[in-house]
Amino acid sequence: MIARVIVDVPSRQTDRPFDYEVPLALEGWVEAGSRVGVPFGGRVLQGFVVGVIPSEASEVDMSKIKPIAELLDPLPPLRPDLIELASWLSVKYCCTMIAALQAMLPAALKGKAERTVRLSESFEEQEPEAAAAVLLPDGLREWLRRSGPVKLDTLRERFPDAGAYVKAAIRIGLLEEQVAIRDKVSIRKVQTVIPPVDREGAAEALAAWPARAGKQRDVLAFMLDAEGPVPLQKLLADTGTTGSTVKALVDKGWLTMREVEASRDPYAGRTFQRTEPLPLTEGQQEVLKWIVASIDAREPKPYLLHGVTGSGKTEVYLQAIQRCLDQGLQAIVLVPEISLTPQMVERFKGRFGDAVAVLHSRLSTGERYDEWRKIRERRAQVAVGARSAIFAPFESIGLMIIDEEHESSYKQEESPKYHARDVAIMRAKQHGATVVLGSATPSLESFAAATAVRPSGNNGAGGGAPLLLAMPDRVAGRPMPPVTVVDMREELQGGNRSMFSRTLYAGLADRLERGEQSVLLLNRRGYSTFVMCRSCGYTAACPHCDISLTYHQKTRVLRCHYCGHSENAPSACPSCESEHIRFFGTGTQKVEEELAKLFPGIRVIRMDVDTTTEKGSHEKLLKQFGERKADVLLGTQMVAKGLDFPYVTLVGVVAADTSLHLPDFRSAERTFQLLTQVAGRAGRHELPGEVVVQSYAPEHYAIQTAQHHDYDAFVREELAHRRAMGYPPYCRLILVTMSHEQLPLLTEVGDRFAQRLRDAALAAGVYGRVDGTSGPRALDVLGPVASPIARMKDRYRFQCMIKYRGNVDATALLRETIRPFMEGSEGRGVQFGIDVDPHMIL
Ligand SMILES: Nc1ncnc2c1ncn2[C@@H]1O[C@H](COP(=O)(O)OP(=O)(O)OP(=O)(O)O)[C@@H](O)[C@H]1O
Ligand SMILES: [Zn+2]
Ligand SMILES: [Zn+2]
Repeated sequence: MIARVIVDVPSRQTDRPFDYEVPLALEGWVEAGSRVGVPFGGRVLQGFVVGVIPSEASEVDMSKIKPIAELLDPLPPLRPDLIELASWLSVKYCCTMIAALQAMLPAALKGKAERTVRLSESFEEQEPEAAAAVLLPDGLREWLRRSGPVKLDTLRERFPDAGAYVKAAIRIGLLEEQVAIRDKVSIRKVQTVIPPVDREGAAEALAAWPARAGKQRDVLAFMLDAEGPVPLQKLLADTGTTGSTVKALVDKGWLTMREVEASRDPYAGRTFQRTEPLPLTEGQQEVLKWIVASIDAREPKPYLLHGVTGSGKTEVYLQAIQRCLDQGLQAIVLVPEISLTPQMVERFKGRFGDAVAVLHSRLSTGERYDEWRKIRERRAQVAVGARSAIFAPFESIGLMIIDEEHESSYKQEESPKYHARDVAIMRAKQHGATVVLGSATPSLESFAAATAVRPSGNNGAGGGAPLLLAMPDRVAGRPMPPVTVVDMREELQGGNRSMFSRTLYAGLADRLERGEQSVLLLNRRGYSTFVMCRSCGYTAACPHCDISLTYHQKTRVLRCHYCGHSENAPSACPSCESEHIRFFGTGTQKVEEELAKLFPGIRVIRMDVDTTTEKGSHEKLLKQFGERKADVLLGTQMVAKGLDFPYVTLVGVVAADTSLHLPDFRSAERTFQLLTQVAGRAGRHELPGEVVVQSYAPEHYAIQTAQHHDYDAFVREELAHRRAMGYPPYCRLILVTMSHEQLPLLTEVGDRFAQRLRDAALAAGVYGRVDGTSGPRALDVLGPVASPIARMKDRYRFQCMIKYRGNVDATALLRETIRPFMEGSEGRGVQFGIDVDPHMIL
């Protein structure tokens, strides 16, 4: 038997399967999807088996074929459908197969960790043979019982024929796979307090407790009621005491403390209030009807659900998922990383309990792997997660939901530069699944596709335009909040130099008085924390990259975001020696200071990159706000998404248009989306809400249409612009970046590459200008020009933009043309990067 293996070498030259012999001892174990160690160029490298063929079928001379050296996991981590999906990814996004495969797997499966196998508890309870429906090898049970956890290799050597049984048994939980992951977070220890051993004695002592040690009495009473060990943190929080009180009781011998290993399940110990399906509004019913019919039909079908903020999209998702589970199918829900808060998780865990696996990047490697295994071992039927959860290894997916589908975080910015929406549509075809793209502000690409404005031809994964479903009203007839736009130029003329307009000031004062809450958004796109000299205009820039350094107030350090270069902040201007060098700290900090000045005693929670770096801090801040421990939630983009707090009645946008004038064709779209999303946080429950937007360009259509909650008007205007300029969705883009230390060489290679590409397009009969009015089929190559960040890490950067429309196979054309540059000698050391459907134009 021959295994075809993709070897873990991140190079184009080796981007193809290599043939290896499957040794006899591994025959029952290795299959398509297995991860193996293979000899390659004198070393043993990791690789993935993408296919198994009979020895005769190999085109390689048998004498040259080497055997697989080792098997790395008992169960193949990849499923056949995922291998197929990886091929599709590598073609569509011009990436290597190994990059595509690795994008689908949790980090724990990338390194080499020792795997052991042992009996699980349920092994003894069930009839292990009947349950696995595979013959239980003689003696295996006794041997495992005796030896405890055994290494995979030892198991294989002792029971070479047990492959089929072991795999089936792990899948259904009779056997357990364990992995030693070097993962700091996974061995977190917590202090717990053990209740008094002599309960009666403690109770007596309590009755006679001296009155002045009241706190100690409270703690002891609490511990007497406890059924088992209580985490110290919880004890302190619940009794409102400090560690020294508990310590005093420990010293007196009533309590003991012990360090225990904290569970890796980040949601363990948290009880989620079970929720029942809500009776749906008419709008929700109508939408659900379509989705359910589609799930039942098991035809791959995408829907675009355009539901205004607060229209109850989540309840529709929940009931659609229920349908899926009733049919024995699984569901994937994607949520933008940043809104994957406990509030969001709670909604899914509350309805489906342990059937939910949660995947996001704030989990440690070990935690993520545990959640992933829940899916693979069929212990979870619903995966809720950020972008990469779209690769959840389910067997039969019935439904994939992408909430806030317009979010740019669904596009991965490193290779493979995939978009989760396109992956979902492709997976839907494999599984006969329904896709629901939900948003209050759908991306122009999705909206245009759904309304058949599709002059760009093949969309996304190739055809299958989504059907448009709409929920134009909020639940329970609640009104959309009125939006006031304040012209900040007039404020300045009127003598108001503060960053708050009189309207916003009055609104905040009003909320403080009534004990209601406000959300303040500072649009930070295009805003940065930099250093500038007020005398000579000097700005601190990175010596290796053409970009300003970012100022970090906490450490008083200037840092480059691209290469990591850092230096101490200067006290005088390095250029003119003036003292008037100013540090423009994060905008949010300034707003916070101003709030404290204007409203003494105001309680502000600030949420930005500085306050949310620590794991779990984002959640903690939101929880505090939800418990009304603050009057104002102040933050960047983070506060705009998915929050649902009943006492928020005012939303203020401090500076609406910082993102409006960026040299990016999506800047109006992003501004409109941000304003609409943040406005949607107000008045979602009984209390009516209000929104104040401060702007220096109040006449701009993105702001005007956001003011009137008028998505359709925005889209009409924006599409007209895109058509006139020849931008997506009227065409499609591929960005090719090139970099090298030497500018002349880069220029030469860049020009040659662009010319080759033009020639190829010409030969294919598609070369031509692409704008809103050009013909149905054309491809144009713009550039090369210097990238907006013209130098990074001491390398000069150029870029070419490929624009095309109609059914032009642009990626094929590009792949062919770029091959001698990336793999052969033509590139002369220039690094090439390809971004299909780029989101970051800057
Ligand atoms: N059928 C219903 N009956 C009563 N309340 C409902 C119903 N459906 C949803 N709700 C409530 O309405 C509120 C808004 O719903 P939800 O958060 O799902 O809106 P959304 O459409 O996701 O909005 P956004 O895009 O702003 O996140 C929630 O508090 C939810 O519990
Ligand atoms: Zn730098
Ligand atoms: Zn100066």
